[in-house]
Amino acid sequence: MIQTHNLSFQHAPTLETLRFPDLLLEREENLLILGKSGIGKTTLLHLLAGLLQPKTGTVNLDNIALHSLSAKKRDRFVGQHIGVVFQKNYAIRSLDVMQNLEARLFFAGLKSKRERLHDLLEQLNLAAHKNKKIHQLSEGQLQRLGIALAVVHQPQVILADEPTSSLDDENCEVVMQLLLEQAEQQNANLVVITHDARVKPLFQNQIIL
Ligand SMILES: Nc1ncnc2c1ncn2[C@@H]1O[C@H](COP(=O)(O)OP(=O)(O)OP(=O)(O)O)[C@@H](O)[C@H]1O
Repeated sequence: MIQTHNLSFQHAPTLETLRFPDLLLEREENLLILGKSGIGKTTLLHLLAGLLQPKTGTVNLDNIALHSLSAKKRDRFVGQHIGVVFQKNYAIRSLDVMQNLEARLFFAGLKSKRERLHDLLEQLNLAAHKNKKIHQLSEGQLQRLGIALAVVHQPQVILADEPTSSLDDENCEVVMQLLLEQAEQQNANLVVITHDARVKPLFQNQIIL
């Protein structure tokens, strides 16, 4: 369950304060967050992911107040319970696909299970590429690796920042189906931020910032 209350954020003292509506997502509920460019969608996603400290307000994940944890505890908690599909790919370039997944689990303090990693790579159509380094992957494969890295630790919450903005219609559908499937299989909340109108019909729950 994710719940926010009275969230606001200021990027710098001279800049305006961004204020966000309260959110409540029960377990397994998904949410699409829409809004025009610059309104604060990525900022909200980073607040939900515990990557930014709010000016006011709270983010609760299963009744744990994210920002009341010490930085160290929050990093560990976020690393284990939240998965983020970032706009840019943050895979480690010196490692191959499989090693990137193993590293993601290692940094979260979790054990890797070979079988689970193989299943995930199969589902995301990456199994044949598991020993490739990052620079050897196509754009679509990189994008699917971004999803694999966001879900490999079976998080309670999957957050995706504009996952389809640069994709054609066919790949837009593939990526969204993968995200929805992974969220469903893991009983996770999926929160997607976008200004991509093609994604709208896939979500019952939507808010416009
Ligand atoms: N690091 C930063 N420093 C100062 N201002 C920032 C910073 N990051 C974002 N902003 C400003 O905060 C506001 C919200 O930005 P944000 O990236 O959250 O919007 P967005 O809705 O995700 O936009 P887009 O759809 O264009 O990605 C914008 O006015 C932006 O210029």
